[in-house]
Amino acid sequence: MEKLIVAIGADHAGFDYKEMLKSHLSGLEFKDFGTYSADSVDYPDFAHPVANVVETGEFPLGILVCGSANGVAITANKHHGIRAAICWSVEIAELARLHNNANIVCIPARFVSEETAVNIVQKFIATKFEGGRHQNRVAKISC
Ligand SMILES: O=C(CO)[C@H](O)[C@H](O)[C@H](O)COP(=O)(O)O
Repeated sequence: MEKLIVAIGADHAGFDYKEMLKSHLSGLEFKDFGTYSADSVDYPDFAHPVANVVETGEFPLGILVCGSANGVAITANKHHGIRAAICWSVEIAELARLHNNANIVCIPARFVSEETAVNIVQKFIATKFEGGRHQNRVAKISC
């Protein structure tokens, strides 16, 4: 089976988790949009590039990591067609796909364990949008 290529990015607070996710998630390939060290940076510089390539359809899904996940989620959600969900548990990640058709998972590296972060991403990638009653709701998000 062809490997799914996912866009991934982080600020300095998410850098270690980004590297860990890349090495722990077999079956996925990543295009890494940075940051590339733990030096302090500004999260929009990495959230916008990931959101851009998901917005254009070049990548089906994205992963963003920062300290709380708020900064990257707020930034990514400025993009048309982006539904970036802050996920702190596997159940939330599953619901973000099933009900919200989220296309970027935002992980709060300072508030979840590495193991939970891996499980969140695996569930997010593996879960499909449920459609049905959620279809109209998701369609109404865009303004
Ligand atoms: O954007 C954030 C909060 O909304 C992220 O959590 C950042 O990673 C965080 O603000 C970085 O904080 P730092 O004190 O500059 O390391």
